[in-house]
Amino acid sequence: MHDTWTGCGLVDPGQHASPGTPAGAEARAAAALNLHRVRDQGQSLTRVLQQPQAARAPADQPLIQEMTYGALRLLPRLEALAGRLLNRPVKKSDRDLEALILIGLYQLIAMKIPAHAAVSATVDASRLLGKPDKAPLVNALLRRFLRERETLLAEIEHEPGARWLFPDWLLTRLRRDWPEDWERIVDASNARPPMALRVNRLRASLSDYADQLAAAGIAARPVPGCEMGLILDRPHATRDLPGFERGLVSVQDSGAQLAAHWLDATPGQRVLDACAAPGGKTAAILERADNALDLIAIDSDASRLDTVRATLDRLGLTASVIQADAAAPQGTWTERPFDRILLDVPCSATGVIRRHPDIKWLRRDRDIPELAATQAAMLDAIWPLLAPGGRLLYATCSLLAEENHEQIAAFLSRQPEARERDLPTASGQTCPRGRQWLPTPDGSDGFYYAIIERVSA
Ligand SMILES: C[S@@+](CC[C@H](N)C(=O)[O-])C[C@H]1O[C@@H](n2cnc3c(N)ncnc32)[C@H](O)[C@@H]1O
Repeated sequence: MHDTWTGCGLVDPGQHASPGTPAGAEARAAAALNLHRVRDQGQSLTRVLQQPQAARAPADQPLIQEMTYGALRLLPRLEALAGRLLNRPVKKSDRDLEALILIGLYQLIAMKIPAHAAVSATVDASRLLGKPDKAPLVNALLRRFLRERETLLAEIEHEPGARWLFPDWLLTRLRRDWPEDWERIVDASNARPPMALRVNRLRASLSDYADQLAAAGIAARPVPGCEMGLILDRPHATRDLPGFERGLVSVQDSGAQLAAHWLDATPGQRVLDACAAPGGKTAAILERADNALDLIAIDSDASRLDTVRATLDRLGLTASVIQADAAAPQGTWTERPFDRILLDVPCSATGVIRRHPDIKWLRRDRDIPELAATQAAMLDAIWPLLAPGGRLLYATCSLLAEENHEQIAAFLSRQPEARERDLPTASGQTCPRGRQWLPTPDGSDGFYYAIIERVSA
């Protein structure tokens, strides 16, 4: 059930707005409530931003998103500063106000907004949260930060949380799994991601579409090793992309685009996409094979399957889209074996933290073994559906060994008909099994792929 601004004890910022409300106060209040919902109520940022209230002022959206995403990226740094500025912990009922203070601090340390404008709009936002009595406190705290800025920033510099902006458990795992690379991973995960596109080869060539982008004033460059990929110099709304609604192009990270390449489905083959929603890889697989596959796209989440259908419609692609459980496959679609199976399992999503910074604060260490057990169950349940000589591509957007090469090593050891096929070494990192792409500033998100073929025992 979707919550509402008022139904969960939160106040609709618009409810307290008056004609005299200064510009930008509503955006600060909305960002504070977004942050509060993630930080204190454990809601995912995707869900928070889908709520109709989050989109109440379309013109404010870029600013609201910048403050919400930015504050989640820098959260421990902002919390360390707020902790020094507040004399005592805030009451539970004032956690929304604390979120607003964090949003205020984010503007002052990371945004190019004149300090006086940031402070005044944030102070006014406390009224929109229904807490006008707290406006002097917010004002005093933010002004004190401006006066003591250098000292306060120097004080928190050496706190590990404020330096790395990662939870301890995840830093520990990354240090263990990537002793040479963990610092680069963390820095890339805390940066803003690039925006990558996949051109629909059934409707345009890469160079034609690059020309259309140039004509629209959008700078883009091809992605090495990614047949239909373009990276934009800066993000744009999809409504600004030429022919987006006509299915010329999709937004998809360059690492995600590799799945279609490694799966290598060719026209006429029977293909299973076993965790398909929202459908980015399904569409890439179909485009690469001229939309001439017998492709079954399953997912356990019915509402996410609606997105798969809408994506296929927009791109002019054809598949059977079925709600089903990959850990217990049943139904007529299981009766004939598949030449190709993509198993893009639910995972920690630690490779895409730069796109979903809430993952750092919502995920727990204890989730990882649970996810790994689910992934193993899916591998075991889906494997019998693969035809002899067929290929299964296991994929995650995780950086963690337990979900990736350790998972595949364990699968290979319990399945005598499974053989790993090497992935080319031109990109990605070598692992004991499969290959890992790490998040890089101008390149892909973090992805893991392993190709497994079925031989006769
Ligand atoms: C990593 S996402 C897939 C992303 C998708 N392949 C794409 O590229 O757009 C994992 C998906 O697995 C689905 N899922 C989770 N448990 C499942 C299950 N038991 N059976 C089928 N799908 C499941 C989730 O609903 C989610 O859509």
